Amino acid sequence: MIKAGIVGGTGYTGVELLRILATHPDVEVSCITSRSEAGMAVADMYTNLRGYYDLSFTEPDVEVLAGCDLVFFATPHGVAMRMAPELLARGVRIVDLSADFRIRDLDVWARWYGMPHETAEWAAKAVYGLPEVAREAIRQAELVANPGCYPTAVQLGFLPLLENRLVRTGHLVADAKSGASGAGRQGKVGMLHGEVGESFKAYGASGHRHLPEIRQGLEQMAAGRVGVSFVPHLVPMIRGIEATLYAELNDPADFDRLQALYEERYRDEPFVDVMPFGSHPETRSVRGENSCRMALHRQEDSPVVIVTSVIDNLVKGAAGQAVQNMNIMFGLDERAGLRVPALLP
Ligand SMILES: NC(=O)C1=CN([C@@H]2O[C@H](COP(=O)(O)OP(=O)(O)OC[C@H]3O[C@@H](n4cnc5c(N)ncnc54)[C@H](OP(=O)(O)O)[C@@H]3O)[C@@H](O)[C@H]2O)C=CC1
Ligand SMILES: CC(=O)N[C@@H](CCC(=O)OP(=O)(O)O)C(=O)O
Repeated sequence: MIKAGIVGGTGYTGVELLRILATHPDVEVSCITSRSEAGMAVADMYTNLRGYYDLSFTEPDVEVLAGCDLVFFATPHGVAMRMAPELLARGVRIVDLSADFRIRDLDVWARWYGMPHETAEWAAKAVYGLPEVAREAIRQAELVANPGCYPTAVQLGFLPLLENRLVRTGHLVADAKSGASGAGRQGKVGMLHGEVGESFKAYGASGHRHLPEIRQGLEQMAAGRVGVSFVPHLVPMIRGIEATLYAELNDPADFDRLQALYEERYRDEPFVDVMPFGSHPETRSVRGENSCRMALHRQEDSPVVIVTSVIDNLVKGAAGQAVQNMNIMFGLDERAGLRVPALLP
């Protein structure tokens, strides 16, 4: 059995890791941390986990975490970059769900995250863990930077277009919406039901921290400069991200082969589902599931291809993708622990 630790076990992504790992055949969670709830039994705090874990939250302690084979960081930005190096030096592999190791250019990272980066060495060694793009590198990685939630939905939607150089890359558009769990579990007035319910708004329209992450990924796919406008929105639901993506084809005649191209690109991907042309994937179809479900659209004879892409922000956008990365790192069946269909209705 692989011994896993979770730093930040009381947050939404931490408890989602626990939910997924509860039935994973090859993993035992041996350590889970919370500073505020140290001493409390996991099953007392999260009653859905009663009967699955005989484990209590503990203060984060490197000595204890060093006994794990792999540690997940489900912590706010800035925590993993300080704690991970010592664990890595002691041979523990890491999947970081925060953004600490996602951005290659550390000046860009410091600008968007408002603090200097503290470990250039590990930032350079980290592998950006989007399995559909970097599976081989993830296999060997000591440190995986788990992609952000919006960046996962956006990058997977654009990937076949960019890899095949089919679209103009000067001005892609990503119009994305998220449920409130994307903001985490800490109390914030803007996330109260009374503020989010019966309302809908854009935020971060003049620049969200996921913009440089999305641009970095798209530029790698396109092997060149990419311009992208990304605007997130907050919708009155708990889980889910929907991204509607727009790109202009270099040659509109390529429309005829796009559906087949997407189906072929993702045919062997266990967690990407290309729906029939013109379908409208819904967030509820991936609720609790580690999938990105997408569909292609065209309006009359426009040269613009529209891709609609949905994920569960806590699963394919965070904890599920983190477990997928762990499975790849340890040579397990990539689907282990993740073969759970979405909750409907
Ligand atoms: N929510 C989402 O949809 C997604 C979140 N993420 C990222 O995953 C990470 C976790 O997110 P989420 O679960 O929503 O966050 P939460 O705010 O819900 O939880 C954060 C967790 O980290 C712990 N923590 C906070 N500060 C520290 C610290 N200094 N040292 C150790 N532990 C600490 C908290 O427990 P305690 O304070 O008791 O120690 C808590 O358990 C974030 O970086 C987030 O951006 C990524 C993709 C999607
Ligand atoms: C609704 C909401 O607030 N969403 C969060 C994004 C989710 C998240 O935690 O971002 P990472 O994937 O980078 O960790 C936000 O806009 O900051």
